[in-house]
Amino acid sequence: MSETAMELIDLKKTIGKKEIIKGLSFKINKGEVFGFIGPNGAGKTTTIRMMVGLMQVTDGDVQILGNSIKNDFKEAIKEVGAIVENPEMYPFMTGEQNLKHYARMIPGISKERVQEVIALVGLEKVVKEKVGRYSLGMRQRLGIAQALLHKPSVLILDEPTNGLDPAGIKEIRQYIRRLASAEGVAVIISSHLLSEIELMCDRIGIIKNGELVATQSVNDSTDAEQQRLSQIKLEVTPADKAMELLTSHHDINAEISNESLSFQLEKEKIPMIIETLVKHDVSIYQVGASNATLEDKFFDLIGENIIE
Ligand SMILES: Nc1ncnc2c1ncn2[C@@H]1O[C@H](COP(=O)(O)OP(=O)(O)OP(=O)(O)O)[C@@H](O)[C@H]1O
Repeated sequence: MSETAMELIDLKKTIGKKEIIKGLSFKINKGEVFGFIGPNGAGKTTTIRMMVGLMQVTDGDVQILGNSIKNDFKEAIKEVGAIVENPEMYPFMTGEQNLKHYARMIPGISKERVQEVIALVGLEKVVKEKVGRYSLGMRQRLGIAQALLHKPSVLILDEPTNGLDPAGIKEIRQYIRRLASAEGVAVIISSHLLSEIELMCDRIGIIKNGELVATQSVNDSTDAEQQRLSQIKLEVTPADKAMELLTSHHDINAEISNESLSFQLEKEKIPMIIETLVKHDVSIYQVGASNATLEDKFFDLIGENIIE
């Protein structure tokens, strides 16, 4: 059974006269990794700043375990752990010393919890080394460990893969999945790079111009259905006649560009299509089929390339 960790209810933000966030509503469950994706300037950081109480909500609400960030700020915010800007760490202290130093500032954190979070992000081997010698990936993991010290229900990471090399991204990916299941926290990760975070998310929400365009489970049944479909490309003459035949005989809505038709279809049905076209004297020059990826679908949804 899923339990809601965080809920955005018609969340809005206006700065000056500009409406930057235009009414976002969605829920994130405990133990879920949720990717918050959108092109630069879409409003991810603004939304996250409201989620973590760094910016006032103009209208609507953010609820964390049912507590409103507007009305029960203290209760709500104690369930949030976040890395929004680069975490402050002392480079001349070891990772462990940094965590202990931070833990002393929060009431009720046990020594055991410090060791627990170190293990959660897999830093046992380097935790006695000075942070100044850490890679960016290790520093990010130490930041995550720090954000988890007080056992929050929601962990929010704003662009955690920024500046990381592929190995660093892989490191973060592995630990995020693990801690969502081990700690049962809801993890929210923002990024403008779908390809980098797709593999670690259960679900993805796409934001554009301050509005939620879609939410999509990464591996749900509709997705499996989608994966059976191939993107078919046909080079034919005359293309308009071919298009009519596809619609009338096979109920396919194709897109036409020059002499080329594209549409989605199960691969097994290609011979049937070709038979119809040949029977009606359409010349076929080329047939191509490729699987539509999650990326393709997102390009369709947001109408532009969000991958750099
Ligand atoms: N303080 C502000 N005053 C006016 N406009 C702002 C302010 N902060 C953000 N904006 C505008 O709000 C929009 C959303 O910005 P935001 O930083 O939330 O986007 P983002 O999705 O996080 O983008 P990025 O991926 O580039 O960080 C942008 O058009 C930005 O110019």
